[in-house]
Amino acid sequence: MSEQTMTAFEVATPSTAIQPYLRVEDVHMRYPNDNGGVEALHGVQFDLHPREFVCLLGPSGCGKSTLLRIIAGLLTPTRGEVIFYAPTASRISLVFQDANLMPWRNVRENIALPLILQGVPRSQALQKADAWLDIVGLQGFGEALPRELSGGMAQRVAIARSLIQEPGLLLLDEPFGALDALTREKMASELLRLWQEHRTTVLMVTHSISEAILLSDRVLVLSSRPGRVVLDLAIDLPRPRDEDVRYTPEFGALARELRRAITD
Ligand SMILES: Nc1ncnc2c1ncn2[C@@H]1O[C@H](COP(=O)(O)OP(=O)(O)OP(=O)(O)O)[C@@H](O)[C@H]1O
Repeated sequence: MSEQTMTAFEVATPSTAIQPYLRVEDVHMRYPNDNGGVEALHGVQFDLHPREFVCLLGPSGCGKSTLLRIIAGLLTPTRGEVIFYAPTASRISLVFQDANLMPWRNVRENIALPLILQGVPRSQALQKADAWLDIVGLQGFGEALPRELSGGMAQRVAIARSLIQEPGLLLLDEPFGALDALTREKMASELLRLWQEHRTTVLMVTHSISEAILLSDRVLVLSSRPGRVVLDLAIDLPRPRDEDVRYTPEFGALARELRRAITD
């Protein structure tokens, strides 16, 4: 039986050579309203492979956040489904543009919180949080309260809080959107370093073409609303990458192709 003739539920072992981490299968989303509803997504379909870093680009309002929320299980699509193949798929972590830290807890307590909520003994969770403070370059800030942090530092805490759970899938919704351009570039490089060391599967929404190319194995471009995938572009620049890759002709060619797909 070919894959096309199976129902989505039956596709437990896809025939592709590499088993995907997850498959977004013909996902449609319509938000109800008094005027017949808003169609946010229309037939979105793609695979995400284990340890892949994929960025989602697209015009404002094309349904990128909606798609992330559907994959996270926070929203149910009107049609279609998200199929997980990997055993670790239950551990999904979602990071938003706003760090959403608990204001009355210090940095190490914020980072340790997901483990404490999972029942890990407090001292053990805080010890692990200390290790993550080092990894994200916040040594010496463990006792600081969120209000004492810059936007970039707060976002590093949010990323550490996500990664401490060792998620199988990290979903990032414009995590650097609220930061100034230089901090944003620095954070993108740090995220790249973290991913190169820890290699979790990542799907990240961004509005920045260059950020998407720097970080990704593949970039998916959604059309304007209702969003559907209009380009699935492999970023075959060698890894490890650093900021200098932005100045290569290959980078420029990829940026042009993505820009064309977004503006078309
Ligand atoms: N809860 C909701 N109820 C009704 N409509 C919604 C809801 N959430 C989103 N929408 C609509 O669905 C469409 C897609 O929204 P979404 O936030 O997913 O887009 P986006 O691509 O993430 O946007 P942006 O890039 O501006 O953040 C938009 O037209 C939005 O107004």
